[in-house]
Order: sequence, then structure tokens, then C-alpha cells
Amino acid sequence: MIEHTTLEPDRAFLVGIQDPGENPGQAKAHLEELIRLTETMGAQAVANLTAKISDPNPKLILGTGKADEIIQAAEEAEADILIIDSDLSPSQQRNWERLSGLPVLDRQLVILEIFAQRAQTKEARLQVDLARYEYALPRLTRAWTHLGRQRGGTRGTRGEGEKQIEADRRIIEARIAKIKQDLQQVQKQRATLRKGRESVPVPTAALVGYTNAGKSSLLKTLTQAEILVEDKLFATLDPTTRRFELGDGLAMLLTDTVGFIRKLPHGLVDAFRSTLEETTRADLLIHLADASNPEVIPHLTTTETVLQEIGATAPRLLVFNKIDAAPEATLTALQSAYPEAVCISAITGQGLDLLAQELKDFLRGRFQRFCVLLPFAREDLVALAHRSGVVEEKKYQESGIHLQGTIPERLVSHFEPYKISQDVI
Ligand SMILES: Nc1nc2c(ncn2[C@@H]2O[C@H](COP(=O)(O)OP(=O)(O)OP(=O)(O)O)[C@@H](O)[C@H]2O)c(=O)[nH]1
Ligand SMILES: [Mg+2]
Repeated sequence: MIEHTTLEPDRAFLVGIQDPGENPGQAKAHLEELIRLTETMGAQAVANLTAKISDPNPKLILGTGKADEIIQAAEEAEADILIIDSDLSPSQQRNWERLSGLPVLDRQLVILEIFAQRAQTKEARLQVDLARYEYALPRLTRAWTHLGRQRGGTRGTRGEGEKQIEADRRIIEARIAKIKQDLQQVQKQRATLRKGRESVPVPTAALVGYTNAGKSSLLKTLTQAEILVEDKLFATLDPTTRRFELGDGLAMLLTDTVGFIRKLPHGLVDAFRSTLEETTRADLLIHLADASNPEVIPHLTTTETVLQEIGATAPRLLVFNKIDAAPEATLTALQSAYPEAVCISAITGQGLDLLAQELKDFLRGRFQRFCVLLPFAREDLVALAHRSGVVEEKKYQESGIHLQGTIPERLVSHFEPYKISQDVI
């Protein structure tokens, strides 16, 4: 069996990628994220370089001049591995390896490696194995090239190598089939567990958000649970559910979930679909975002995109965390862009009373119907209604945007000036 990903604390040379349409600030933030991913994986990020994609070369994704520069810099840094912040096709990855003489990891492989190291339960291990085998399958040729090189790789062994690839492919396909079977079994057990829980009518909320937003910290603070909190990416891979007593006889089940990240490998989204099912079945999604991270807005978008991909449609409660560490100006800007959000700190406890109040309001069904005619300039209110309420009707008319649905009581004031029928607000 080919295991290409056994990683010692390697010296990694990182290649950040500035995609078309991205500014240098974004590229820098993405590079910082890649550094954190590399360190979470257990390698050392010794040097880096950011390349702009302007005239993409399909063989390497970058131009050959840039590639040479990268390889030379990696040599100077005495790097053992090269990490490229992009998804490489099997042949691109092979080309980079040939050119550099180093193992080359793309973003997907780094994330897969972290998941593999962190998976604890049987289900998470099966899911990660599935994603890894699916990643390896189209890359078998490359793996053989390595073996071939190790064995002396003469042309004479070519036929043998082809046979070897075929054999390996069959082994991997058989494993994939077996894992899928095992996963079905585990998922059945989970469904039984869930049924047991559903017979107790306790509403559920799932804590979702970008990795490192503080989801586990919040669950820990709210329920005094023993939960792993780490300043690493993907500390949590398995959903943990705890009961949260809100007072006044109200309670809800809170589920901590795996964090999201931009460009999450598709194999992982698919593999984790069942774990994330907890999210799609929740009555409420508490979307937690790290207000102290300069990339907080793109993080919100990434999380929303993944939620849509897995079909999570429950109402959202947006919560900005780490306000103790966020600059005042950022907080003001976030609050004005997202007036529905609750601002908290899971560490200092600031805002947790407000959060509890919001949850109680949600449980008590404090929603109101609205029917408004918005000026075209108030698309922000359309977005707000979509994020926090249920939009039943939206029509672009000559006189403005006609919008109708339900919204949490506390947000009604934003729509008040535009109401069109007296009795609905
Ligand atoms: N300053 C500050 N740090 C926080 C706060 N909440 C969490 N953190 C820190 O942020 C880091 C990540 O916290 P976690 O709770 O593990 O984050 P998570 O969202 O569960 O992360 P994943 O499981 O990786 O998706 C830890 O170092 C926490 O101590 C907060 O309110 N303020
Ligand atoms: Mg966590």
C-alpha cells in the first residue's frame, strides 16, 4: 500500500497564491493561514514566497520563470517539502515534484493530513480515510514513479510498474468500498441515537463557523463541559452535544461541529456530510465568527457557502466572538454591517447574557410577520431578512423591493419605516 503522507517535522517552503482579483492584503492573510495549517500539520514553515497567477500555465499553474525562482528559494532555505496553496491536479503535482525533486503538497493534502492526525472516533477515521483514498486514486502513477525511482526505476521495469499500479488501484478501490459500507453501519447507529434524542422534545442548536472561531470554547463556557480547545485549526472533528440550561425552565441541546475553511477539499465535505447532518437537522444555527481576525468577512462567506452546500437551511443567529481581542473600529463596522449579530467573548464572558436572551427569544418563538416596500438602496435589509428570518415573498417593483415574511421581534424596528400594511408589523 502506498502511504505518501508520513510527515516528520519537515522544513516546509510555502508558496502563497494570489488569485486574479485578490489584493496583496488578502494574499498575505491567506499565506498566514497556510502557515498555521502547516504548523498544525506538524511541519515547520521555514520560508515562503507569494506568486501572482496572471498567465496560468496549465502544467504548473504558475509560469516557468516563477517556478524556477520558487525552487531556487526552496533550495536556499534547505526545505524538505514544498507546499502550494492551491488545488493541484495529479499531473501538476507530478510536474512540480519532478522539477523540484521534493515532495509537493497542495492545500487539499495538507488539510487531509491534519484531519488524519486529528480524527478520533471510528466515524471520523473512516471519513478521513475515504477522503484520502479518493485523493490517492488518480495519483497512483505518481506514487509509482516514487517507488520506481527508489527501485532504480529503469525503463525495463515499466511493464511491472503498470501491473503494480493496477494492483494498487484494485486494493484502494476495494478499501473505498469497504469504508463506505462501514460508514453506512456507523451512520445507522447514529440515526438510532438521534431518534432516541428526538423523542425528548428539546430544541437543538448547532455551533458552526470558520475553524478557530471559538465554537468549542463557547460550548465549554456555556455548559462547563470538558471539551478540547486549542489554538490550532481543526481542533474539533467530531460533533459533541451538550445540554444548555437557559433558566426559566428553558433548555436546548448545543452541538459543536467541525470548523470550515476556505477551499475545503470536496472529498472532505462529502465524507463529513453525515457528521454535518447534525447541522442540517438543527432547529437553529449559531454562526460564530472571530471578530479579531482581519479576514472575518470572507470567513462568514465561506461558512455560508459550505452551509448551503450541505443543505443547512435552519434560521441563523450570527455571533461575533473574541470581542475582547478585536479592535474597537472593527467591532463598530461589524455591528453596523450586521445589526442582528450578538457580540460576545467566550473567554471573558462578555455578552453571554445577551446571547442567552436571544436563545430564549428564539425558543419562545419571538418572531413577527412583516410586509414592507424597501427603497432599492436598502438591499442590506433584504440581506438581513434572508439571514435572520424567513422571506416568503420578494418582488422587484418599479417603486421598490416588496418583501414579506417573518423576522425576530428585536429586528422589527429596522423594517418599521418601510411597512406597507398597518396590521402586520
Ligand atoms: N481572545 C479570545 N480568544 C478566544 C475566545 N474564544 C476562543 N478563543 C481562543 O481561540 C482559539 C480557538 O478556540 P476553539 O474553541 O478551539 O475554536 P473552534 O472554533 O472550536 O476551532 P475548531 O475546532 O478548530 O474549528 C483558542 O486558542 C481559544 O482560547 C475569545 O472570546 N477571546
Ligand atoms: Mg472546536
